[in-house]
Amino acid sequence: MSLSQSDKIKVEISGNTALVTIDNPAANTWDEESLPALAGLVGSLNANRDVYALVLTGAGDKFFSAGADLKLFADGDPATADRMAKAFGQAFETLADFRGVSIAAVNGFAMGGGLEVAMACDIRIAEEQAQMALPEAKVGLLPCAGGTQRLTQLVGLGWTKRMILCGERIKADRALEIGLVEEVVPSGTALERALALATQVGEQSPTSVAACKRLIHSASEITIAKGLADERTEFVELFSTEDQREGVNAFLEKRKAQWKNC
Ligand SMILES: C/C=C/C(=O)SCCNC(=O)CCNC(=O)[C@H](O)C(C)(C)COP(=O)(O)OP(=O)(O)OC[C@H]1O[C@@H](n2cnc3c(N)ncnc32)[C@H](O)[C@@H]1OP(=O)(O)O
Repeated sequence: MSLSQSDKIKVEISGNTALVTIDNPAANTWDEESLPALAGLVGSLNANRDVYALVLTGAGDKFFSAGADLKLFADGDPATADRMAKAFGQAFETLADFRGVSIAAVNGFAMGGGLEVAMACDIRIAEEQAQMALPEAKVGLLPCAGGTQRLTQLVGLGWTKRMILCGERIKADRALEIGLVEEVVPSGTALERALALATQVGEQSPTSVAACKRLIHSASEITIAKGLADERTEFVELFSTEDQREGVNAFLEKRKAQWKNC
């Protein structure tokens, strides 16, 4: 049985990497089928000890994702808004908490909830022709899938306000300059680059990676003193894992580590 509950979210597992594709024509939009499917899929991947990295991309060569399917909001139904807001939260927070490393291969327009899902990933690689925006206010909405929070964390207040309050759409080179993406690559190559980075992730201990991700994510919510204390605690806790012994001994024995993810 496929790990995905919907054809709109496709998954292929190869080695330690899950390639997840948003495939919802024409613009890879989010709806009440694709959002729960993404949440369910990431939940299953979390339970799979062999998957260390998740690469997310959009089907086709024009859209990574154009965000929420605006047809759903045409009749102004608050119940639909409530269900969609919750579905966005559930899906993108599950993705942000993925125990491995998530990499968005932004292969085209990333608009609204399309940019918000990329921001829920750990790393973003954009193709040179990609364009990004949080244009919700232009259509009487607001970014409710992490936009106001995650964009602020990534790029600071100035560009967050330009993008959300002025509806400014930016190109990949500007996104790189402000820290919204970590790398810009030629058209048609984001997926290849993201998969190469995912392979590099496979060389790290997945147990260390999961612990580091918890610490990094909590950094903006707690005092530095608490964060430093948590680092020391997590460091010592690694010594009750098999991967800690394997990692150090593999180095000393000059061989490649065989991770157990435990
Ligand atoms: C919490 C989250 C909230 C949200 O995410 S709200 C939604 C935020 N997103 C947007 O506002 C983006 C809307 N889309 C656009 O502005 C444009 O697209 C682009 C600038 C990205 C690309 O423009 P162009 O190259 O002219 O393509 P095209 O003809 O507009 O799009 C191709 C087909 O895709 C449909 N489409 C695009 N975005 C959406 C969408 N977000 N919801 C529903 N349909 C969408 C179009 O309508 C059209 O369809 P057809 O071929 O039948 O005319």
